[in-house]
Amino acid sequence: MASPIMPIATSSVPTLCIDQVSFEHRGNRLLAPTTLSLSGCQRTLIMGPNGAGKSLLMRLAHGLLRPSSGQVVWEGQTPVQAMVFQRPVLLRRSALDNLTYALAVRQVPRHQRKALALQALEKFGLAALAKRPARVLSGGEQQRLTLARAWLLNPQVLFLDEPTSALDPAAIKAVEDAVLEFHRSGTRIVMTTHDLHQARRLADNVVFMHNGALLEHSPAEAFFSSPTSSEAAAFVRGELVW
Ligand SMILES: Nc1ncnc2c1ncn2[C@@H]1O[C@H](COP(=O)(O)OP(=O)(O)OP(=O)(O)O)[C@@H](O)[C@H]1O
Repeated sequence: MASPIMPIATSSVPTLCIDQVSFEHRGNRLLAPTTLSLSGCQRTLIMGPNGAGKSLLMRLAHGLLRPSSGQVVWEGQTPVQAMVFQRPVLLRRSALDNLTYALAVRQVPRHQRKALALQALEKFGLAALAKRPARVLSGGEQQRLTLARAWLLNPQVLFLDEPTSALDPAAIKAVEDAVLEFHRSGTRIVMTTHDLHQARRLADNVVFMHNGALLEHSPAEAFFSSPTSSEAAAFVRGELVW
């Protein structure tokens, strides 16, 4: 097995084809048939108001939900994927043990686990907190710990669902720096956010959703300078859209 913290070759990230994917729950259509293709090592930011279907689309893409119709297809081999959630999901163990456990699940040999976990803690500025119970860490520290755990998986694709919505500016900066670090190492980023400034800082391309439908998918510059739908235009102007 390759070392979990070896960088990945960019070209190895397979294209994600979301083909006419819809999602219904108890007879309610929550996501209209949606087609989207993501290729290369890009940073895609999914934006839109509350309830637009951003998380749904991401969970369908990551395979956490099954589409009601259509299909999610990876061209070539299904890549190694990780997902970071708005509220960190951590075990009732120390920060270090959360990471060694993730390595054990990945069947990394026992004698390598601690050193790799400590390297990841160091990388994400958490070395001093290695022995602290993960669940007493601050929100920002917990989110960095989930990123450190994702780093150990060496993902080709990293999904992040509003990872900074509960964080203060310094913690947001730390998470954004980590996202950029993943991207530099060859990981495709797919992330939801409400924060226009954050999207401007991070996006190569933007997916805009509204009322359970994908309205636009454009390069970031085009999206922010000349969005094509009236809903996206209002959103970019900072108006209240719902
Ligand atoms: N697994 C699910 N089962 C049933 N309904 C769901 C499921 N996931 C989401 N929904 C519903 O689908 C709609 C869209 O939810 P989603 O979480 O995708 O919105 P969102 O754009 O991410 O919003 P927010 O910005 O508030 O997180 C909501 O009405 C939500 O209640």
